[in-house]
Amino acid sequence: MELELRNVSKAFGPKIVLRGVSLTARTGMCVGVLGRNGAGKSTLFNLLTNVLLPSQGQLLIDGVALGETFPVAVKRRLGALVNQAYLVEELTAEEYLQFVARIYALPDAQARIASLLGHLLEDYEAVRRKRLATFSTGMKQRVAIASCLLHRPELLILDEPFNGLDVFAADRVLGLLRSYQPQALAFISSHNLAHIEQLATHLLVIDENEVKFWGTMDEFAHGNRAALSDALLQLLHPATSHTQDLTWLTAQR
Ligand SMILES: Nc1ncnc2c1ncn2[C@@H]1O[C@H](COP(=O)(O)OP(=O)(O)OP(=O)(O)O)[C@@H](O)[C@H]1O
Repeated sequence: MELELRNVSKAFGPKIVLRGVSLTARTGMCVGVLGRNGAGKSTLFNLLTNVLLPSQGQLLIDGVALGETFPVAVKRRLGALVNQAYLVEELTAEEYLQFVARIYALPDAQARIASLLGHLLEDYEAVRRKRLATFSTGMKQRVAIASCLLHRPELLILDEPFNGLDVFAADRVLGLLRSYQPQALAFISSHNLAHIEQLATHLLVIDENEVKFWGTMDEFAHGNRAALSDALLQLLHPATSHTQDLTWLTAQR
């Protein structure tokens, strides 16, 4: 799979929130998407998943331009977690994944579901008959991640997949994504640089609604992944903020 973004921009009314994004990425690449709050990352993920339409520019898969609505054949190749994870909370985790499996007409769904949920939920046996409405935030996030991987997508779009995950779950998801990496082209955002450092082969840094860096992780961090945060701070100047008087908060009682 090869995905190309050709001069993609997005505006809401007069406000341009993403300007002139161009890149080509292919299977085996894991693109870490970084940038400060409000930079335009989620907007990009929404464009990649057809939740939003570009105001300008084109998305192409394997050289073919995607129209206003992605063809079903393309959607079948896509696994995505964007915005708030959407789960049918009246169902159990297993029932929900069976529902997802039916959408994709998966042949060996039950085996896939049991192994994925068993891997991502340590206490799967204890919770398998419980409705998702009774799950904690992190448990729901694990089920949402499982639902993205169930059909072995070739294009994996994960906006803040580590949100709400405890350290053990994050480790399991990291391991899973690392082993899946050769099978897919992935775009993953996280404000936790340690996760990006462990996963990304490439980085896309967005700031002030523009691409500030697009290239390999080694180019960005000069071969030293541990220096990712320093390199990012150098690239993105801190936002100017007026000094506020907060002594009302910090003064001794
Ligand atoms: N529906 C909308 N209408 C108008 N402006 C919007 C809309 N959605 C997003 N924006 C604006 O677009 C800009 C980029 O938002 P976006 O959610 O893509 O940022 P982000 O990089 O994902 O931020 P964060 O790290 O906080 O999640 C922001 O200025 C935001 O206010």
